[in-house]
Amino acid sequence: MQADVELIRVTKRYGGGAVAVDDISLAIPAGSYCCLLGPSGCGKTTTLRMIAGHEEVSDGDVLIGSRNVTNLEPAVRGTAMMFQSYALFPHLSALENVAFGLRMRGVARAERLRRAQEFLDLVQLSAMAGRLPSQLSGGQQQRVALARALITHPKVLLLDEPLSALDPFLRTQMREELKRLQRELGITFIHVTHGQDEAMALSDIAVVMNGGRIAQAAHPREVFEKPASAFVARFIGGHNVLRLPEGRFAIRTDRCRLGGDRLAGHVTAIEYQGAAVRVVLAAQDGQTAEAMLPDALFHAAPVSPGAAVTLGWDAADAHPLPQADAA
Ligand SMILES: Nc1ncnc2c1ncn2[C@@H]1O[C@H](COP(=O)(O)OP(=O)(O)OP(=O)(O)O)[C@@H](O)[C@H]1O
Repeated sequence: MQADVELIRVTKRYGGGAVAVDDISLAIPAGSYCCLLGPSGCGKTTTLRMIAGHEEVSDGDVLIGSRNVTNLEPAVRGTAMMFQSYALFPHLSALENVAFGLRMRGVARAERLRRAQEFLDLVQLSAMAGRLPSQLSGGQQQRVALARALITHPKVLLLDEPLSALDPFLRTQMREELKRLQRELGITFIHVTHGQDEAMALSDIAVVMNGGRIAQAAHPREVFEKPASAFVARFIGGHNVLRLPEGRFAIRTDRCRLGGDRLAGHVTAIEYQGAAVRVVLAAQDGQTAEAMLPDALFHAAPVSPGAAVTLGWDAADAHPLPQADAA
């Protein structure tokens, strides 16, 4: 598939020589949902801002729709950006806030408002058109911000931690909404997040960053099933990273069971999680591991902290890792 957004050996050095993004290359296919994730300071926001044109590229090229936009102004790149703080105008109604993007482009008032109404419909907020931002909930304000970003018909929508200010329930709801919109509109979304769950749920391509570099870029299922490094396995969660006589491996915690002969130790913690029970184990060789057991299985033969146990898994579930992480 044709790449919609392409980064070619992009580097960002801030004043003082600090390298925030270090020679990254990435091709995001047209019409896909891409999540950039990684620990704080790994360069996600800087990458997004370079795509938007809000940050200058130190080295390398940014292509959008096969056009080199590296030195173009943000307004002519065909992107729109939605920020974490929705940045709505407090004195304008929801409808006028959405219409604002068109006012900047010289569209006449009646036409602006008609089209703004269409985009409020799209984000299911028609009933709130006349309200001021202060009269809307966080989730509703966010829908207004989303409609305002989409009304300019961007080819690429850039979202900087759009869900982080919402409570967990609203976050899941908005996550579904974002995915629905992306599918319906068929445009490329690039979404910066701290949340592994969010990236798993949303992305066609999950880009895991670490220290200004890309540690892995792939479909989230591939990232989960075949983490490229110990860093990725640990960051994405749900894996034990273990040194065994045969090398270093990532083993999914839900594929581990009590019993077996692969690792011996004692239980240090038990955590009830509803459908599953998390059993944490300190191995005799000093490593820590855990097993995520289905609740029925655990309760059929429960163990307590302090109990001597062994951990087992099928050989096919041990995913080999490089001995040392490149990123
Ligand atoms: N204007 C700036 N001047 C100097 N250094 C900066 C500037 N902006 C960011 N940095 C540094 O660049 C690195 C990457 O920052 P960036 O904001 O891209 O990370 P991030 O992954 O988005 O982090 P977070 O998840 O905390 O938002 C960090 O080390 C940061 O301190």
